[in-house]
Parts: sequence; structure tokens; C-alpha cells
Amino acid sequence: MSSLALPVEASDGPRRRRLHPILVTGILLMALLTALAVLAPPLFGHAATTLTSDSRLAPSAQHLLGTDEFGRDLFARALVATRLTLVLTATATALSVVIGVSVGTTIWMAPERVRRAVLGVNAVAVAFPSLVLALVIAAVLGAGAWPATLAIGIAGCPAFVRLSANMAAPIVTRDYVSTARRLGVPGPLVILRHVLPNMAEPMLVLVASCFAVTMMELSGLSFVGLGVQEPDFDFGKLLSDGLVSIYTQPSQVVGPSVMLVLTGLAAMLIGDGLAASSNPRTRSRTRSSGPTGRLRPSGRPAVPPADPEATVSVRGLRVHSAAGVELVKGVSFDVAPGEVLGIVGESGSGKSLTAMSLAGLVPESTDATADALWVAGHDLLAPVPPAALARDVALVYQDPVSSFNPALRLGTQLTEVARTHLGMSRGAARRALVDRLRRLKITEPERRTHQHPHELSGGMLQRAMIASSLLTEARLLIADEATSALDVTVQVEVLRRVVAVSRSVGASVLFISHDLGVVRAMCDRVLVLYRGEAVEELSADALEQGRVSHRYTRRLLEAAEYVEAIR
Ligand SMILES: Nc1ncnc2c1ncn2[C@@H]1O[C@H](COP(=O)(O)OP(=O)(O)OP(=O)(O)O)[C@@H](O)[C@H]1O
Repeated sequence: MSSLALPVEASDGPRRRRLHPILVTGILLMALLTALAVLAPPLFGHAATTLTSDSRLAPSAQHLLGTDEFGRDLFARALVATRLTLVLTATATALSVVIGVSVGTTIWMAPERVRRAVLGVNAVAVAFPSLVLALVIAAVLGAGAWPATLAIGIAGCPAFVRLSANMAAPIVTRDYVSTARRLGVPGPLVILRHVLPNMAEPMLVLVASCFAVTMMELSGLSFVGLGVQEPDFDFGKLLSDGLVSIYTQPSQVVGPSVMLVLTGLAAMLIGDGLAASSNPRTRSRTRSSGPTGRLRPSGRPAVPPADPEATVSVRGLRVHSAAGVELVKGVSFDVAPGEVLGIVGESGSGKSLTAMSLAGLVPESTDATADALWVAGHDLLAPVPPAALARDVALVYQDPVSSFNPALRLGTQLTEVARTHLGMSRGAARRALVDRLRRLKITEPERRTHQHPHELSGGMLQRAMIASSLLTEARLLIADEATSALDVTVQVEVLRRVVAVSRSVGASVLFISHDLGVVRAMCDRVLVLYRGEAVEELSADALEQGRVSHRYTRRLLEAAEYVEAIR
């Protein structure tokens, strides 16, 4: 939320996106089963289907699971059944997904009445258990492998219609989708280009789980005699054949049971692995160098902080893009405890990259180096415990609305960092939050903690986020254009309170803005960045009296004075 930090590691190795171990295990297992599906029929087909006189043999070295009543090798039959089981399951799953997702997304291109009618009918179908629905369809279509597949595939559609309709709902209202539709882009193209790519990841997770359920349902139909028929066999058919002699020859059901479990496990592991990979909390744990770009020593002799008490001491900070472009060019500065330092500069001058480097959040695909980078007593060029950095460096972002989860009450989300990183109890964190909210002049602070984000104005949310970031008693508060989204009249008022509250808890503030006027009103010192370089460092007095030397700063100052004059 408002205060966060991610692992900082000095790593020289190339950055690679690593797959989650659960996903790798699932893919390997599924690859093994697929290889078995391809190779088992030619290798073991003869032993699995040839009738012999060796009826009902017990397991032995020659027949690992024994033989059935027609003398066929049970181990070979379990392996050979993999192909038909996987083919039928994949077909039924594909049917459910393709039909379900097509209907669930296309209805958003249809008139509202049609959409409501389709969703209403679908809701009734969803309420009907899919296996019962499949049994009804299978009974109508007749027994057989492909009718059963069709039945299971169709029965699985309503769930996918509902899921994809729900997933598409927030996407179709986004501006780029509305614009595409207004420009007359055909509905199917809008779905293919804008809607489906945005729901692909969660959908893949569901498809993997659906595969396991579909296999169980298909096996169920074969088991009750409505699915695969003699002489073909899948896992369900093998279980059904073994049931009659389960007490006298239990080894008959071992092969298909184990294969069912392994196939279901592979699908579920892939689903869980995909879910874990798409969850940033678990994803960050599986990456060798964290989700941020690289931050490492420059290679020049290490520089100790000029003032050991300084909250920030940066020397020679450089940030390069993946293409090798130097975006920040050797910036150096200090921030004393309780000091408010403003960083100003035009758009693209490197303000955010500089500030984010201080929080250990170098963007992906960039590479940051420094001769020294000390923040709140941590040497960021060496590994720093993420919890310590999250506690000591607080970040306040520009857009308060998108920083909040609309479904959670403010009290829960605003105390999350304090509870997680400081180990504060729920009650203590809430009391501290109420105190910070009160100090930031938010009316009825107790009641606010029970409200949802939509019940507060943008200005209040921004102050609430700042209050939360001050809960951890951070030593540095980084406010990156934190109030730009607010009305000009509220901006200065909010900032004054931020500075006052930060000072009262002894925190330094790094205040980033385009607006020299606002910076001049707030900061003790100002650092002017121009095209990635720190071109001037000024005291608030020097700025006030117009004692600036760089022509770029002079232009900024003139622009600020012009804006103030016309306000
Ligand atoms: N991850 C990245 N990969 C490549 N270039 C980047 C990346 N992040 C930022 N840049 C580039 O680095 C330069 C500085 O970006 P930065 O966000 O620090 O600017 P800024 O001064 O904060 O601008 P603004 O006020 O518009 O946010 C810009 O040219 C930007 O396009």
C-alpha cells in the first residue's frame, strides 16, 4: 500500500523471469504423462489388448499389476489408457472453455436486454450440478466416448460463461475498450485484442483446475457405463472393469487409480503454479533478485556518508535503461534528519528514478549504480532486509484512489504495514492510525477507519494514505507528486500538514514535484534535476530571493511566478 519496499540485492547475474517451482513440477509431470500418452500405445498396446490364457494372475516381475480375466497386462492397460483419457479430457475442457468464454465475453458487445437474458438463463444452468447436467445430456446423446465428451464439455460451459462474463465486466468499461468501440472496431476484434489478453492469466488458472474436474467427470461417466465402451478403455472404464473383482484382485484398480491421481495432480499443480506466479507476493519470493531492477555498487571506492546522522546520503547515483541510455547521471545529495528536500525538474528529468532508488525500487529493466547510497542507516548497495526498509522508508503515491482496495475498510488496509512490519497489535495500530488521521486534520477519525475508500473524497484518501505511511515511524517519507491529483487549494494545506507531522515524528521528507511554487512553499532545500543531472542545489531562502545560477532553474522560477500571477 502506501508504504512498501522490496528486496534490494547487489546482483551481477543476468535477470531472468523464473517459473514458480510448483508450476515447473506440474509442467514436468504433465509432460511425462503426455509422453506416456504418445509412447504407451505403440510400446505396450499389444500386452494391453491381446487376449491370453494367463487369466487373473497376481502381480509379478512379468506382470507388475497382474492380469485381468482375459489375460491382459493390467500395468500396460493403465499406461495405454492415458492417451484416450487425456484426449477426451482435453477435448471436453476445450469445448467448455471456448464456448463459455466466447459467450461470456460476446454478451458485453450485445444490447443490455440480451445480456441480462443470457446471464439469467446461465445462472439457472450454473445452479444445476454440472455432473447431473452431463448425465442428462449423455442419456439423451447415448453411451459412447464422444457423446460423453460432448456432454461433459457442454455441461462445463455455464461456469465459464459466468466466470468470463464477470472477468470481462471491469475490462469492457475501460477507456481503451470504449474508444475502440466508438471508433467502430468490430466486437469480436475488440474482444480478441483488448478483453481476452487482460483475462488470460486468471483464465489459465481456471482452465487447469477445470481439466482435473473434467477428467473426474469423464471417468465417472465411463465408470457408470455411459462413457468409453469396449474395446476402448480409459481410466474410468478400467476402474469399472476392476470393480467386480475388487475384493479378490484389488490390484486391478491400483493402476487406473494412481494414473487418475497423477493426472489430476499435474493439472492442479499447473493451476496453483500459475496462480502463484501471477501473485506478486509469492512471485517475489521465487525470484533471485527481487521484482526490481538492479541496484549495485559502481565499482569505485565505497564512500562513507558525509554525515553519519544524515537520513539520506547519495553519491554518484546513475541509472541506465536496458538499452544503455543514462537516465540519471551521477546525482549526489544528502538529506538531514527532519529536513524537507524538494526535487524539481521537468517531466522525464529523472526525479522518480532518483527517488525510487532511495526506496530500493529500481524499475525492472533498469540498472542503477552508486558510489554510496545510505538511507535511514541502511547501505542499499548491500542486501537490506525488506521489512526494515518498509519500516524506515515510506512512499506516498500520486493517485490515492487506485492505491486502495475498494472492498476493504480503511482501518484494515491502512494498518497493514504497521501490523506486518512492526508487529503492532490490531488495536495499537488502529489507535496510532486514529492519532495520525487526527493530526492530519481528518474529521471523525474513528469513524473513517470503519469506512470504505469510496466514502471519502480524494483529498481525504490522500491524507489517509499519508497518515498510514507515518504509522511505521518511517525515517524518510518519499512523496512523489503526492498531491498533484488534488485541487490546488487543498494541495498546500495537505502538504503543510504532512511536513508538520513528519517533523513531529522526526522524519525527513523527499518531496518530488513539477511545481517550483509548491516546492518553494514547503521545502528547506531544493535540488534541481535537468535531463538526469543535478544542475543546482538551493536553499529555500536563495530560491525565495531568486538567487539562482543555472538558466534552467531561472526558467522554472519564471514559469512558477507566471503561474502564481495568473492563478
Ligand atoms: N523502466 C524504465 N525503462 C526505461 N526508461 C525509463 C524507465 N523508467 C523511466 N524511464 C525514463 O527515464 C527518464 C526519467 O524518468 P522519471 O520517471 O524519473 O522522470 P520524472 O522526472 O519523474 O518525470 P515525471 O515528472 O514525468 O514523472 C524518462 O525519460 C523515462 O522515460
